[in-house]
Amino acid sequence: MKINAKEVLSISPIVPVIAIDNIEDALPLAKALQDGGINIMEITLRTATGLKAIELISKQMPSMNVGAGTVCNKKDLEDSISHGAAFVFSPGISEELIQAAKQNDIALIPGVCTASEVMLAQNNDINACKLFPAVQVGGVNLLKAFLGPFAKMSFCPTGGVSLDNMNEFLDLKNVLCVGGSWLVPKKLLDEKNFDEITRIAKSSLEKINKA
Ligand SMILES: O=C(O)C(=O)C[C@H](O)[C@H](O)COP(=O)(O)O
Repeated sequence: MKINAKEVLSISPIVPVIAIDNIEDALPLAKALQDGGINIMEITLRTATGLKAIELISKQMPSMNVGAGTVCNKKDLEDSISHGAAFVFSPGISEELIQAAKQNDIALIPGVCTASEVMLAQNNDINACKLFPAVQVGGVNLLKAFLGPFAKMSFCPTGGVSLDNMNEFLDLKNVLCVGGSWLVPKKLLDEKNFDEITRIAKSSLEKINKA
């Protein structure tokens, strides 16, 4: 494995979760994020353009770390790899995905929200998970509770995370980064307002507590 789950979550304190509709937006978006200091993209397979965008950015901008999101089964995972994804995020966890990630030797960051799911990840040598949907399943208090039994597990809370609450998560010992869609609002993509996306990325990074 070139990069493991924990290393993926250590690339950037903020991971933009992206749904992209137009392939011509892929490279300008990657550049806008990079100009704003963000060098990781989770491009979801929710749109038909997702895989093509992963392929284009991974080929044309090797300095950007591009992975797939909303990877729900073996086919999604293998399609992501064949289109150049360096890692895959899932909203959930399953034996099918775990085995597919092992067979294909790629970092899987599964989504978990219960102790049993964290155990399934941990017992399969997965060292970092997404907490999804973070705020809805208990947020900061749930992650504090996981610190007891699962002290070594790291998390990327995603779902309901915003500029207003990201520092509460980032201050936790078991949180390496947060994920969210706020960095790339659909409206700005539709308007092709890439300067504003750069500004949001910069100002989000500046708001992180440095304590
Ligand atoms: O599709 C996936 O793989 C997901 O994990 C879901 C996304 O991460 C969340 O939908 C983002 O949540 P918001 O930042 O609250 O919009």
